[in-house]
Amino acid sequence: MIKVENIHKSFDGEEILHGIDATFETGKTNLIIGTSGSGKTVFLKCLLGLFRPEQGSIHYDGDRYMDMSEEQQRELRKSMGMVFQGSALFDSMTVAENVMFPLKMFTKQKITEMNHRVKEVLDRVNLDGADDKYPSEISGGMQKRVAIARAIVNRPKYLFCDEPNSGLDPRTAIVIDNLIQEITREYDITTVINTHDMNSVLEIGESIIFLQFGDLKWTGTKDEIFKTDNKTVTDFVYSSNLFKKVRKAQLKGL
Ligand SMILES: Nc1ncnc2c1ncn2[C@@H]1O[C@H](COP(=O)(O)OP(=O)(O)OP(=O)(O)O)[C@@H](O)[C@H]1O
Repeated sequence: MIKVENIHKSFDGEEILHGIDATFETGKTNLIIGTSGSGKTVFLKCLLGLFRPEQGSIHYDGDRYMDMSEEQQRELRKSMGMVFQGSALFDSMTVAENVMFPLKMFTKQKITEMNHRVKEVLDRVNLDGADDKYPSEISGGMQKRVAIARAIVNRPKYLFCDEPNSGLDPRTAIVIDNLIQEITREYDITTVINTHDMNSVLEIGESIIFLQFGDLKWTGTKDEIFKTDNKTVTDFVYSSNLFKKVRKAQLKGL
């Protein structure tokens, strides 16, 4: 579980996050949604330890980041996996080499051990047989699977995904969402996903926080989001035709 208390983050004297409190539970897909420029990426980078908030604290399974030694912070970083927007694969490396990269960086495993683990995670994301291909030779959906395999290869306790669906067709996007959710449950990971995708909210929004202009405006689940009378949230979600259609069907009792 990740618990965030009163996080403030500024750049050049301009405050971007104005005191965010949130809890991200283990074994669940925790979504961060909100308007463009509301601070979602800045917040995700604070959770990753890439940005240091000026105020507030972040607890990772009870351990407060600010109280950790440098060694403990390094260990914590090793226990984090990241799926970047656009996958961010190394073009000059094969699929297997991309997935092996964190093992080479962070472990002292023998090559046979690493090969075994790479095969295991590629099988898990249904990519067996693609080991020797280069990113340019596979589809966008397959690239996302490689990115997920790379993010979980070191058995992370925390998985962060920045817009994991961007650039994918709706059907592939749902498959990727479901894969992230399955992996989260199977390996009991604390997963935090930054998303614009209303399909993802409906599909895997087990826990959602809504940010606007650096403030936390709402927290709830995919079912509760339909019942809320918080106007800021309803204005945002019902700008999506998908939400309008689902709500209409719900009201008709379909
Ligand atoms: N490194 C930085 N230095 C200065 N300002 C920054 C930095 N990173 C982000 N910002 C500012 O913080 C604000 C929030 O940006 P952020 O990228 O977190 O928004 P977002 O909610 O992720 O938006 P989007 O959904 O469009 O990706 C923006 O005004 C942005 O210009």
